[in-house]
Amino acid sequence: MDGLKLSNYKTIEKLVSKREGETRLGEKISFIENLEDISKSKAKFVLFGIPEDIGIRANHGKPGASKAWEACLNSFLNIQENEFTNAENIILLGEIDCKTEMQKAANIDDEDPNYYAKLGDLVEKIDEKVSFLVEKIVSAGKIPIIIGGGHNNAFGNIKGTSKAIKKPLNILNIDAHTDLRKLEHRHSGNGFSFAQRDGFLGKYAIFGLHKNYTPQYIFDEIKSVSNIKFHLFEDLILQTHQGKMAAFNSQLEFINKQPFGLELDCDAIINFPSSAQSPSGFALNMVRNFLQLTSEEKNCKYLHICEAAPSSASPVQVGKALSFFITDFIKEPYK
Ligand SMILES: N=CN[C@@H](CCC(=O)O)C(=O)O
Repeated sequence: MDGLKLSNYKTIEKLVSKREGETRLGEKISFIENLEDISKSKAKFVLFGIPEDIGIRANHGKPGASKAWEACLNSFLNIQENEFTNAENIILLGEIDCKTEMQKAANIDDEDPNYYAKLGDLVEKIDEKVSFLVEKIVSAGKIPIIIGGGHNNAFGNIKGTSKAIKKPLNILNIDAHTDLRKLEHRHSGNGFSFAQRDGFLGKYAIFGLHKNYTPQYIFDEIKSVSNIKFHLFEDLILQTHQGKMAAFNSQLEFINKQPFGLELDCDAIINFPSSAQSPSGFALNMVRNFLQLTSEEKNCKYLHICEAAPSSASPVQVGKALSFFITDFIKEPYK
């Protein structure tokens, strides 16, 4: 496939720190030589990255998410391979090639009156690559684990999965924002609006929405339709751990009778280095619980983790956090 850089052991070997007597996940993870071989693999999960932050810039946001995939890989490939991690159940596919779009984005003058629209055109190019790849993976009966990148990539994920299952896809989005902004140029704040417009989005559950960052026109919309259910973060603050889990469960139950995708925007996590970093949000371990709970769902078709921006903080911490999220989602039952 054009626009996809496949990984193999040679491309990642230098990232793996070997140690005698131990096996690192990077030493056992699976690869494929050709996209068409996906269905031949016994692995259930297919991991790939989208190293771009054009959609975030097109949404007036803080860049840096293009570095999340690299941070993730550096950490993920070095976790221990043991009875819990089960590396052979994961194909490390590679990354969407965003180099051309990233270079073109860097060459647009930010004084250009069409600066944001031009970034939006580049986002559309990435949308095409993402939706094509996700459709291929889901059609092969595998579960993509997608590391962004901006939340603009939700559109490609939803479109690709919806085309694979031939019906609108339900979504559970752990996020401080709805990303239901206006249908203007494409950006990280309107992926769900475009998915809805094009008939790819079924029921939409938003968990952890921040009152302060949701425009009134979006509240008016989400309160007036029956396919959207939201839980405000402010209503969860005083809840116990069990209360928050019960609230999350009620969101799951809203969407889990049909195939659904799980979206995690890292700006929902307190103080997490992300494009819209916030001093208020879910504890990281709480989010790990949400992922563990969702991993048991038979109808879950993909996981997308986005908007982590390691540039302004320790990439190691971000890489470790993303790795915890992935392993929580693919965990083997305790033996
Ligand atoms: N995906 C993020 N969407 C947010 C971004 C907010 C921000 O960058 O400050 C939104 O559009 O509201």
